[in-house]
Formats: sequence, structure tokens, C-alpha cells
Amino acid sequence: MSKWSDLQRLHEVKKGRHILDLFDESRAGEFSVTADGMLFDYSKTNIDGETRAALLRLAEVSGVAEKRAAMFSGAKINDTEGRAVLHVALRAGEEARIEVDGKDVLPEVRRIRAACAAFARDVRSGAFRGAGGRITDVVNIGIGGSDLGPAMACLALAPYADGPRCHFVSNVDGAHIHDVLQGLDPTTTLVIVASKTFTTIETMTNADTAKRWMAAKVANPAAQFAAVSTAGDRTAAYGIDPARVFGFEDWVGGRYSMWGPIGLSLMIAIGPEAFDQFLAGGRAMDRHFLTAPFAANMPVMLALVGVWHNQICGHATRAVLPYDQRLARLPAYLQQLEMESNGKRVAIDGSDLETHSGPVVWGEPGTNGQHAFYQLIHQGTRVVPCEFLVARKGHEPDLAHQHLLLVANCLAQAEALLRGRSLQEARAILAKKGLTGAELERQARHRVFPGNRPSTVLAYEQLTPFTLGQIIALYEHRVFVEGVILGINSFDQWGVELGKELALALQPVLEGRADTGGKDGSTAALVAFLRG
Ligand SMILES: O=P(O)(O)OC[C@H]1O[C@](O)(CO)[C@@H](O)[C@@H]1O
Repeated sequence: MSKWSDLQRLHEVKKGRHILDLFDESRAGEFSVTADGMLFDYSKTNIDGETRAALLRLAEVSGVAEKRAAMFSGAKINDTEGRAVLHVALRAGEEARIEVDGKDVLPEVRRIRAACAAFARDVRSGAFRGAGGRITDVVNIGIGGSDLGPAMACLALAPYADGPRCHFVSNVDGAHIHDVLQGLDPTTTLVIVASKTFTTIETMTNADTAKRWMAAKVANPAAQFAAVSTAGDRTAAYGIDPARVFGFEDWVGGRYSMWGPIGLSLMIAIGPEAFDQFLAGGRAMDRHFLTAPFAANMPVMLALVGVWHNQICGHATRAVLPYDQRLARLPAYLQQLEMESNGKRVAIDGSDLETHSGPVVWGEPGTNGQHAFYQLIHQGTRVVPCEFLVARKGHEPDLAHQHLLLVANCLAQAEALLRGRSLQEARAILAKKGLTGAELERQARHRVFPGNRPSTVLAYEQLTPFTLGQIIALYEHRVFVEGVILGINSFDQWGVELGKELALALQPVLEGRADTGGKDGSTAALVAFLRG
């Protein structure tokens, strides 16, 4: 019997019932979890007490507690790369001590955080200046984990941004950097080259372009460059003054790195004090994750709901639907966090996974999505578990009535997914409008909502730096728990390598310096077309 059998059996037995029938006066309270002011409600799923107990057993037999202790202790759990996994060290408190290879890593973390804060203060106060004076704009050049986190967070925390404007360039498509630099003054712009490896082709190509753009107006463009990287030798070779190079260790994975120097652009935008609040939110979630019993543990329960929907019920995707416009980039951020971490087909020991890998993650903010793809979510043939996020209040007190409408829409969508609309109800609506006979029947069928579709709601007071820290750490730990249950290494990303290698080999072919020998017919034909 595998560790999945119990849950598979429960799914078979219970899949025909309606979630609505599970509700009594206590379900909403019993099937939700709180953590430092945040509420995660998973009562609108087909999980009952028996299923939850089986899910909790799955977490236990999978060794979640042991792996969690190993991660926080600095053990090298990323064993295909021989690295510890210590993004939690980047937000650890003053009292913490975490050793890697017998050395406490926190003094260095604190030193670099203080250096980033000092630089951010200088940029914000005007003590650090460009050739044309005070820095007005910051351009962060990076991709993947060196872009998505700070870009997502700068938008999320816009109400707290009182520093220079921050812009983000990631794509190697020249259109991206062209459009961002257009309208900026090179003499008052600071460029941050953010790359863990400092070899990523997109980032280095864009950095060269930015340097040329700046050189047209600034005698020494390198003086307006800073770098964030683990590769001090390469940043030095690139000509960036070590005083403006902020390093971090290889035990911080790219998609987990926004808590450290990769968050420099965010720190410049909102200031080191607000950035500290962001760290404090992450730290609060770490404490909760480490101490709450599994049944009351938000990351564990979020993960178990995810495993239930994906691995057990077979729903291949999940939609992240923030009813919070400033979380517009959260789905993109989570796509990397979840899919680069858990999109793997072999277990740590190299054997095939016993189940599917992690799900496809996608989404858009509400209410926009309602007018785009919710049609499929409500009436399509596939079930898409939906994860709603919503704040009790916005940042615009004079627009509180709009916030109310936003919240009403969020709750209404979750309710509609749960409740649906039966054929009888649809018939009654149409009969009132005067339809009869075959036409009533035909029209009614189009207006049926099957309902019984699962969703969860993550509700919080307001999208502050602290709350954002909680949310991001929550999802990080969710990915971790799901990875442990699947038996995979969530911290490597070998699946991105092949495409990179082939792109490098195709470059000379497209330039006409090499031929298409050895390429498949489709690639050769496309090269011929695109080369012109
Ligand atoms: O920070 P770097 O080294 O430029 O890497 C950027 C991104 O590229 C990846 O390695 C994937 O291609 C991500 O894991 C990483 O976040």
C-alpha cells in the first residue's frame, strides 16, 4: 500500500457529493486557519474531517517535520547542487544562529543587509548622486528570481514608495529595455544589475545596452551601476566598484532571494524601515510554520489543499486570483516559485515520481479575470481550484465604496463556484421572462452552473509590507511542504538548462555563421524564414 492509497480511496468514495452539503454552523471555523491576523479559509473544498486527517498523516509520513527542521538548521537539502537552503536566514531575527559547514552565516547576512540599507538611504537622501544630480530613477536589470520578486513587491507596496521610481527590465527582447529607458535621464538613473550568477545572457546583454545608453551622456557610467550577485569576481571584471556590489551566498535560490540584496530596488523604493517590516512579516510566518501544529499550520494546510486538488483529485492547474490590483504580478511570481520548484518528474533518489508533479499555476487580479476567463472556471468541463486573496481594507479611504464592491465580487465568485445554479433554477428564471417549451429548455441548459467547484480564500487586513512578507513566506513554505510530500528537490532547476544551451548554439546559425546541419526540419525551416 502506498502512502497515497488512503486518500485515493477517500476521493473515490466522496467525489460525488456536494461541498455545500458539508456545511453546518461550525465548518467555516473548523476548516480555516489563522496566523498573525491572516485567515486562510478552505471550507469551500471537498475536504472533511476524515480527509483532513488522511492529509495530515500524509504530511507526517512524508517527513515534513524532519525536512523542515533540516532546512532551518542549514543542512544541505538541495542535494543535486550540494547546497543548503537558507532564504529563511535572510529574514532571521537578531537572536538567530544558523550554521553552514560549521560557520554561523548570520553575521554576514546582517553585514550585507546593513550595507544595502546604507546604500538605499544614500540613494534616497541624495547623498549618492548621478552625473546630473540626485537619483530620480532606478532600473533593475535581472530575470526570473532576480526580477519577479522585487518587481511584484514594488507594485504591491506602491503606497509605501517614497523613493526614486523603480523600473524593471528582464526580457532579452530589446523592446523591453528600449521602452523602459525611453524617457529616463541617464545622468540621474541608477542601474542595478541583479544576477545571482552574473552570467545570465538576458541580464548581461541588457546591462551592456544600459551601459552604452548611459555612456552617451555620462563620462563614467560604471559609477552609476550597482550589482547584486553571488559572483564577486565577475562583478569586479564588469567594472563595478566593490563598494556597490552586494553579495549573497549560494544557499539562496534565485526564486527565494527577494529577502536579501535582490530586494535592493524595493528597499530603495520603500526605504529600509519598511523593508524591515517586510522581513518581519516573513519572519512571523516562519515562526508560525515552525511552531503551529500541522492542522493549524497555514503553510501546511495550504500545501495539503494543493496536494488534495492536484495529486488526488487530478486538477492539473490552480488559479491564483488576487482581489488586490497591486498583487497583479503575484501570479507571475508564483509561477516561478511553484513551477520552477515543483515542476519535476523524478524524486530525490532519481526514481520516477509516484504521482504528478506540481500544478500549472496561473491567474490575474479580480475583478479583471471575471470579464476574461471566469467563464471557463464556472462552466468549462475542467475543474480549476481557485485561490482568492483579498484585504479587509484598501489604501484609498476616499474610495472605500470601491473596495467594498471588490470584496463583494471576490466573495460572490467563491460562492458561485460553490453553489452553482441548477437546471430548475435556470428554468424558473427564464419562465419568469416568458420563455416556454423547447426554447426554455434549450436556453436553460446554457445558464446552468454545475457548482461544487473548490476554492479557498486568503484574507488579510491590508496589503502592508508586513502582510506581503507573510504572504510570500506562506507560499514559499507551501511549495516546500508540497515538494517534501512529492519527494522532490524543490530547490534546483535543471529543466531550464537545455533550452539555454540550444539558444546559444542557434545564435551563430541565425547570424549566418553556422548552418542548420543536425537541426530538425521544423527548426531549419523556421531559421530560414526568420533569417530572411
Ligand atoms: O540571477 P540569475 O543567475 O541571473 O538567474 C536568473 C534566473 O534564471 C534561472 O536560473 C532560470 O533560468 C532562475 O532560477 C533564476 O532566478
